[in-house]
Amino acid sequence: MALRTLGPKAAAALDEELMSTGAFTLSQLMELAGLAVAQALHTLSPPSTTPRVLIACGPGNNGGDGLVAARHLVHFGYAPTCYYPKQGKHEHYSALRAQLEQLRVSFVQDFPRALGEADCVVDAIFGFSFSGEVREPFPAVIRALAETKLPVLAVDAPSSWNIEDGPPGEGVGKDYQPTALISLTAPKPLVKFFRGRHFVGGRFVGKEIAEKYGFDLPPYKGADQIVEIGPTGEEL
Ligand SMILES: NC(=O)C1=CN([C@@H]2O[C@H](COP(=O)(O)OP(=O)(O)OC[C@H]3O[C@@H](n4cnc5c(N)ncnc54)[C@H](O)[C@@H]3O)[C@@H](O)[C@H]2O)[C@H](O)CC1
Ligand SMILES: [K+]
Repeated sequence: MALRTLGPKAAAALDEELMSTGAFTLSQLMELAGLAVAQALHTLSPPSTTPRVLIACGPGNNGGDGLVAARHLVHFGYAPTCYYPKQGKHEHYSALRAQLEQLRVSFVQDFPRALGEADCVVDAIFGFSFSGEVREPFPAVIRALAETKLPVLAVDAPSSWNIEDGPPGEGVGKDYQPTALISLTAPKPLVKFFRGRHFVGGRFVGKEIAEKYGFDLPPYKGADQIVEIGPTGEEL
């Protein structure tokens, strides 16, 4: 039986609950999410074969997950580069950026050039709060991700896809199918349109919360932060 999915409204409400009655801070959740992203990339595309990882970060928390992942990836033996053209206002983002700068991670402006010098890519542009058509400066970035032959790991959603309805019928993102997806907390409805390798991560909710929000906890093993699941929700 496939894992039940979490729609965009429920995902935002769950986030809100975790950070109010749940007593979590955003940094704690993002740290666990970013660690799971880094582990998924390590499974998909290890640093021995693909050391140069380009991390495309958007302005919201999906981008924040990308910045956290970049820090863990340094410690896992990768040489990350970040493309982060629209930094969010929250001081949290400047702290994450400063941590990366101290690790000598470079922040680049020219996405096509950076892609040409990378071995693999993390798409941390938009997650469950994306809606409408992709606005500047991201259309060219999404088009480049759709065309690249490099392995691409999308965080929570392939950026530009509608969270409920999947890839847009036309325009930017129409032909975008990343190599892999890591769903955070639970898969979003768009997974039914996704054909690559699928991981679930973000191991921070218990059974009671999962039941309340109507999704399933994936079959995590031991101390792993991620689990790769097949089309029927089973561990691979
Ligand atoms: N509970 C969890 O699983 C956690 C998940 N996390 C990650 O957070 C994102 C959701 O973050 P949020 O800040 O709500 O939004 P996004 O990052 O998806 O995007 C918002 C950002 O993007 C801009 N935007 C929206 N639509 C467009 C558009 N059409 N064109 C251009 N820009 C757009 C918007 O203005 C905002 O600036 C979730 O997916 C996870 O990845 C957390 O880390 C914590 C726990
Ligand atoms: K994404």
